[in-house]
Amino acid sequence: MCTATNYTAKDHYFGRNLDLEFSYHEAVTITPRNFPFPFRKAADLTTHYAMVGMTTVADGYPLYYDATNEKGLSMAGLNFPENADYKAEVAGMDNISPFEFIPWILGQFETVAQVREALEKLVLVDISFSAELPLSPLHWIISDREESLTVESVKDGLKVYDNPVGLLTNNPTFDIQLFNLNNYASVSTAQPENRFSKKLQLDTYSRGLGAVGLPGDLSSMSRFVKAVFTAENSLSGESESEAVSQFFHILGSVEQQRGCVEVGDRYEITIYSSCCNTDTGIYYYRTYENSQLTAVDLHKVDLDGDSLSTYPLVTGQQVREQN
Ligand SMILES: C[C@H](CCC(=O)NCCS(=O)(=O)O)[C@H]1CC[C@H]2[C@@H]3CC[C@@H]4C[C@H](O)CC[C@]4(C)[C@H]3C[C@H](O)[C@]12C
Repeated sequence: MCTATNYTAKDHYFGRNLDLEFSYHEAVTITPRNFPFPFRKAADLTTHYAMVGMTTVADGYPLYYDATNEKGLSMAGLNFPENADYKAEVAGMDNISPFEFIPWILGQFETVAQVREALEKLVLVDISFSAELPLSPLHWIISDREESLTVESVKDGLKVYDNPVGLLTNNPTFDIQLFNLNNYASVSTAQPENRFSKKLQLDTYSRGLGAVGLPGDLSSMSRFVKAVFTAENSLSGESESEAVSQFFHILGSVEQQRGCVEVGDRYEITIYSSCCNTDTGIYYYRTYENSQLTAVDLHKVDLDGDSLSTYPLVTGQQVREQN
């Protein structure tokens, strides 16, 4: 399970939690403009926008989980088991496999409006990267500063939803996730008035009573509601420090603590949380054990180069000793 979100202060930010019971040796990777991207069924991109994001690099190929390009367009893949359905190749269409989807979009486009148009010709084809890295069932959020889309390839075909909350978790399908928000219309940041009973005298004995009913469990639908509530009501100053901190607090509202979600004989945890300033290209992350922010700056490498810059995650706790 995972959660991806957007936040705007002065700059715009995009990031996600990756929740899983194991790790694929994640690394932050910068792909510069002249790294040749091969595509199995589409023309190679020999020159394209540069991007930074979280990857597993396999056979020299950056398999992106989430990324932002130099124009500020961002995209993340999240688990979508049972629902994701990839198709056979269709002549005359853009046939892109799930592992190619992020580079194909971020390599070529600047805005969600351009992506919406390009998706009209897209088929997500059922081609795996390799025997060791088979197809994974994913759906995607694609965002710029102004708007977001959700893309789901299901039995019925490719669904492209406008995403008015700029947030994505996992199952069920996005239309149902949005519909479910109807159930929470009365949840509020303000203290409630007693509409429960005219006969009872009810006391606002605690702060935060307006949000009673907001789900607190870690299921995908509950995280969607909780994270949308937190993101929609989020306030921060405009500075980088204030905005980035606020961003990690939004993700923190739905993070997974080891021991609370069983997966066989293991437990799902938030392996990393990321926050990319999409205006400056600085990609911040923290990991389950490393609460300090680590940053990788897209613009600190030669973006006209042709080879990847890969930064394995700093995963151990970084303690600042004060005396
Ligand atoms: C599993 C993760 C979602 C986290 C999640 O939701 N976990 C709940 C598990 S549970 O369902 O609740 O039990 C997703 C998110 C992004 C994915 C990678 C995307 C690139 C690449 C695509 C290739 O095709 C296959 C290998 C590949 C490295 C992918 C592996 C894996 O699929 C990643 C990490």
